[in-house]
Amino acid sequence: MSKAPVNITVTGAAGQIGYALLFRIASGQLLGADTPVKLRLLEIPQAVKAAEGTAMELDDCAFPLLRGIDIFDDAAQAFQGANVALLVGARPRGKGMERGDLLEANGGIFKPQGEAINAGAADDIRVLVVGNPANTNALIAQSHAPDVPAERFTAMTRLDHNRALTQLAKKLGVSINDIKKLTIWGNHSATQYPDLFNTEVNGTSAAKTVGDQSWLENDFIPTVAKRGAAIIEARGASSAASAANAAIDHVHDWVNGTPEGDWTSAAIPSDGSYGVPEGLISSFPVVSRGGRWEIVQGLEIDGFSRSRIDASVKELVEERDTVKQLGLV
Ligand SMILES: NC(=O)c1ccc[n+]([C@@H]2O[C@H](COP(=O)([O-])OP(=O)(O)OC[C@H]3O[C@@H](n4cnc5c(N)ncnc54)[C@H](O)[C@@H]3O)[C@@H](O)[C@H]2O)c1
Ligand SMILES: O=C(O)C[C@H](O)C(=O)O
Repeated sequence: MSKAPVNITVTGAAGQIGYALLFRIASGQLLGADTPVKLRLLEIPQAVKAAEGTAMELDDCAFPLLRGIDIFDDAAQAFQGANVALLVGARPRGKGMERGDLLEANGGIFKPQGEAINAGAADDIRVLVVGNPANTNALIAQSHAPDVPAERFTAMTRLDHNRALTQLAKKLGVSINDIKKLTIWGNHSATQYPDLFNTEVNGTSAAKTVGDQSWLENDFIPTVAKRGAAIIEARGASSAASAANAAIDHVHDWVNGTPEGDWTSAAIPSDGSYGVPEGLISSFPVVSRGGRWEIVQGLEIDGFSRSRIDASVKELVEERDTVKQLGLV
């Protein structure tokens, strides 16, 4: 018997990440080659026409798994029946905008979207926030969806994880497949901490194999943490295909599980593990089992890692306090 289609809502569908993401979802790369999908695209009214153009192209691919495309400029309708929600559309930082201004502007997007998810999404809704500042936008949406289990709201640090894998593979001249158990901690921002101390390369410690603390501190960590800015500098626009790829990886693993003997990184609501205040949406080492993210427990955190994790968590606390003051959570 053929499976029922899964409803996938994508916001910011006419944007550059949307353009890289939708074709991969429709081709079966998000949920698997045996799962039909229906796309529900949300855009602002001015961008609906562009979303319609993308929908025409999706039709023209004749994807066997794509069972429908609906386009909305109203969040309540777009999230109706959604099983998976990819919140990509966000207000970019404008000239002279402070962090608080950006958080406030995004509150105007993620508050109503959280309410719409609460009101109309399917019981098994899973939410991935990509739009920046992703962790705190996820917190805003979550706090307006009290009937949805808090753990269903996540933010994307998989792009940072993938970036770190490649930087390490290049340094050691190994393949991505040789690297296991890498972690991104904290915020999807320049304070994030890409941690190699528990990472294994062909079964031995990555940090020991590298054997160069200066490279770790002065090259690897800043290269990964500032990669988004470097892409903007080089491309004149922020990362799009790699961000879409990471969103596919995140949801695919959440639904289908992570491989045995490895973990990945995702920003999920803290349960207080590793001293991260409960409720903050912070990146952790995670595995997915039975369709749920679980934080990998019992990792040794040395003094260097502790101070880096604390710095990123401090920034998340400040962002949370700002949106609290603005009445957004
Ligand atoms: N977490 C990550 O790793 C990561 C990586 C790359 C980019 N990003 C972020 O993803 C976001 C999208 O990036 P992009 O390059 O696609 O931007 P973009 O400007 O090309 O597209 C954004 C789209 O969102 C739409 N939009 C704005 N407000 C909306 C709303 N209320 N509802 C629905 N749609 C709305 C816009 O009309 C636009 O089409 C940005 O915030 C960017 O900073 C995050
Ligand atoms: O859009 C940005 O600011 C950068 C983006 O979050 C990225 O990591 O590529």
